[in-house]
Amino acid sequence: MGVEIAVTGLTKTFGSQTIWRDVTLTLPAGEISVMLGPSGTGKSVFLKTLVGLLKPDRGSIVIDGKDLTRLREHDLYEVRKLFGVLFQDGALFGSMTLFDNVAFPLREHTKKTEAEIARIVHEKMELVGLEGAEKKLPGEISGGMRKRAGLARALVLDPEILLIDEPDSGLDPVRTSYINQLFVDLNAQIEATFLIVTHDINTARTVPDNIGLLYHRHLAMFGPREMLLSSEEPVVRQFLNAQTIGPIGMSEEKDADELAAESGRELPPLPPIPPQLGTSDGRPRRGERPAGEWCREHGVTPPPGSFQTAGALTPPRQTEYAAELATAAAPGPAGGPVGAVGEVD
Ligand SMILES: Nc1ncnc2c1ncn2[C@@H]1O[C@H](COP(=O)(O)OP(=O)(O)OP(=O)(O)O)[C@@H](O)[C@H]1O
Repeated sequence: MGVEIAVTGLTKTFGSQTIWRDVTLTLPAGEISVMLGPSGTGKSVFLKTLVGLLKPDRGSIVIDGKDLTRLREHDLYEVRKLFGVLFQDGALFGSMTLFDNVAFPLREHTKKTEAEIARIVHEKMELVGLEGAEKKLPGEISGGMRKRAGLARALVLDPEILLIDEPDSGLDPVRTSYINQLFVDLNAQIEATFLIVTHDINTARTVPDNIGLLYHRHLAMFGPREMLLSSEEPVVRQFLNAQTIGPIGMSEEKDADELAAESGRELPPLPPIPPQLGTSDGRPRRGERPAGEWCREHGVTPPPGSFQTAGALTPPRQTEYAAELATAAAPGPAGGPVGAVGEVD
């Protein structure tokens, strides 16, 4: 499961506005990639272009040997079935129950019986931790639950590719941790290719196998997590470490005066690379690589303290933790009284 997406020379404009040009990257099959970038750099436009909702001006998007940008509407419709998309707000129909929302793609795109649909809906609702909430309306549940319902809907057609737009928007840090854990566990289970657009630096630093950064109308960098987290490239370094010193300004690029004022100021050292978030039951994911492997293979010395942050869940600790969770009354990656969808009883 999971297919590679090879993007080459992709350019998108709206009238005279160039959103990004010459974007080239490969999303490896079955791996989790994250796309970052300051607001307005075209991350959502990139997702919509990948799924064929927007047409690029130039370039190709090759999946399974087919270039999406050259397909006729009927063939594009077929390729789109490979995708599941989770939009920012879950994009649920407000007047439908969660059950009907999740069942919607099955009723629209398949000839399955209502009994089969019910089985699949229950299975996916359980997968995202929403069993029992089928009869609720979107307006009656929290933002985190709406995202989970949107995720269940994105999963009903068993996608090979999951595109996720800002899953953490509007969520508190605990719910963000839960949804991140859910993505990692889900990736291990369904092995689809994930692309997550996020502004959350902690998510970007700990969840993905690969990170991309869109900036100033181009792709500044795309590659394995360790490559970007150890990078000294000014834009990458500034963004991934949420610093004010660097080329990125308040609105977009800093002007020459602002940069001159900064020259000579010493950059803070790169923080340690945190361990990657593992699955909650310790099972390895297809895209997972041993900590430090990329740095070792490329002769890069990671910042001191990397991969061993105190209190972090390194894989053996995670297995231990999963066992604790199985017996504890209050499950969740953060432990404590806050559950995935509300307070734990
Ligand atoms: N259909 C459209 N027609 C014209 N311009 C558009 C369209 N969709 C997006 N844009 C423009 O493209 C630019 C990038 O928008 P996009 O929403 O992709 O940015 P983003 O990086 O996802 O931002 P944010 O992080 O704030 O969500 C914006 O200037 C936006 O106004």
